[in-house]
Amino acid sequence: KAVVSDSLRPRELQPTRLLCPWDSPGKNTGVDCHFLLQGIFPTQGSNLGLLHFSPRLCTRQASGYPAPGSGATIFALSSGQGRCGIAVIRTSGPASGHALRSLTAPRDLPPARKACLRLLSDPRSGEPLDRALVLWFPGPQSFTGEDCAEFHVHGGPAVVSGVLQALGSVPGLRPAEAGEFTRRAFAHGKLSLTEVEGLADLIHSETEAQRRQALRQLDGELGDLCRGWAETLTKALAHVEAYIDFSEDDNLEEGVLDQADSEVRRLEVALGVHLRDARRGQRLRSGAHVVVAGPPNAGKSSLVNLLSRKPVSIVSPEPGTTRDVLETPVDLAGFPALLSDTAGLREGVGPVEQEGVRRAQKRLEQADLILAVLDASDLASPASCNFLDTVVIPAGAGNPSGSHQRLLLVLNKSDLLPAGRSDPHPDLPSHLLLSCLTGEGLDGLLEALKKELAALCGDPSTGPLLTRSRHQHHLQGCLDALGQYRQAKDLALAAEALRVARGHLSHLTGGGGTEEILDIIFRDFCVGK
Ligand SMILES: Nc1nc2c(ncn2[C@@H]2O[C@H](COP(=O)(O)OP(=O)(O)OP(=O)(O)O)[C@@H](O)[C@H]2O)c(=O)[nH]1
Ligand SMILES: [K+]
Ligand SMILES: [Mg+2]
Repeated sequence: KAVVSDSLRPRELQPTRLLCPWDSPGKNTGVDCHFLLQGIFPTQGSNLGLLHFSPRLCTRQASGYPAPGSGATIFALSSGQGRCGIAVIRTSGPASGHALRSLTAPRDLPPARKACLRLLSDPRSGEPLDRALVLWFPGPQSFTGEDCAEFHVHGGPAVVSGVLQALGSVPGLRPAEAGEFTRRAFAHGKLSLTEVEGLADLIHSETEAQRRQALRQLDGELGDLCRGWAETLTKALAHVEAYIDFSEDDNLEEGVLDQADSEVRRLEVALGVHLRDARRGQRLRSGAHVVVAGPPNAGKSSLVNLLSRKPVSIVSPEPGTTRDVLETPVDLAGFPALLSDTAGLREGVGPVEQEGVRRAQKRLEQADLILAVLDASDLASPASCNFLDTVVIPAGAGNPSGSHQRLLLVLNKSDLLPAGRSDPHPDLPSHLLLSCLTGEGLDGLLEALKKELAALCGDPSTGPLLTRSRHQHHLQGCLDALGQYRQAKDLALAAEALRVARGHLSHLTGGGGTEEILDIIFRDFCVGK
């Protein structure tokens, strides 16, 4: 409950100074409040004033984590290293305007956010450096929230180093640390934590699906989802706290607690759905584990080389060629995957190959997707039959719902089959025909892989995914706390459980202060009206 100084009149709209909620009114301590005061509702027979202020009305709330060394003005080359057409150098901090003026003297600052062509010269010697596009972004409307400048220079290494050295000579400027621009954007509330992660992923994304997911996360979808959940919790908490504080006044609407209960239950269901999905976003970020397995000489290594478009593994007519597990990251039909080639599975071999078989089996257990390869012209061999019985049929090929591991059965060397027969193996579990030699059937295999990987990784265009184990950890923590809420013996414990739950969500959104509770109390119902 915040206390307002006497000088304020009810419903006056103005930025103001608030007394700290945790201090007694008599003490002259206070905080300068940058929020717009929306209204004061005097309670009957008491001089306690209650406020409604909304930080969201002004700007986004700062994250509350100040960036280290935030007083300095930083500069860095923001485009890639090396020779290129255009290189972008930017600065952030209070001396940005001064730096821009120093390098473009005698001209004035360009108009905000408009590209202007300027001659850049070294402020110490006056020596011309380059003719460049410059941009001026006065804070807070900039990427970092601070004053920023951008120099789009010609991308030769000598130009870039000349401009960087010139900037370094301007008083108050220093080279930026890795990630410092983003760190400042986060500190100034320009990006939430999940958006920062999305930005990092976008910069590192290598496949189309990864790029789509990162862009959606940068757009704040995951953060928005969590913020929606956090708001539900804040509301429930506000209801429970209001009940604790004001229930004797008989001024509260009926059913306040029931409403909180049903909101919590709905939230538990939503969290459960997303947690069941949790591995998918992580797979999309770091790649699904696709393991190629089968009996010796089926053509596993040939397939790995075909899919990765490079000679990763040794191919030879000798059975038992591959011994170690060979891993290679690949882009499979737009999805990232870690493709593993393994030793052919068979019994009764020497100790080295036996170790290879052991490693292959271990890797099979960790697979998200098994690419099971058999020689279509050699299905009756003991090794083929054994592989079908021990790996393919238990994994439930053609019946993926029965197993957590997915499996695609590929019959390789179709070129060796007599021509003209439609499906030579109708009694086998559902399968694809392929020839690594001729490439026939590869398109069909890629199509099938795309479907399997979409199921494994989730489709980033249908909804936000949890991309890191950190997200999963906090959602689980939130869900656990909600379980404690339901079992809580009294209201104080119930409120505490909600606070813990909300704390977990705030790790994903970056917000969640006590102001929000006040905000919701008065938006939803007016206590003591
Ligand atoms: N005719 C034909 N031969 C193939 C095909 N794919 C692979 N081969 C041949 O089959 C032999 C075995 O191929 P690999 O790729 O080494 O087989 P593997 O399953 O990795 O064998 P191991 O590592 O020893 O278990 C090689 O001689 C390949 O050239 C195919 O589609 N058609
Ligand atoms: K071989
Ligand atoms: Mg091999």
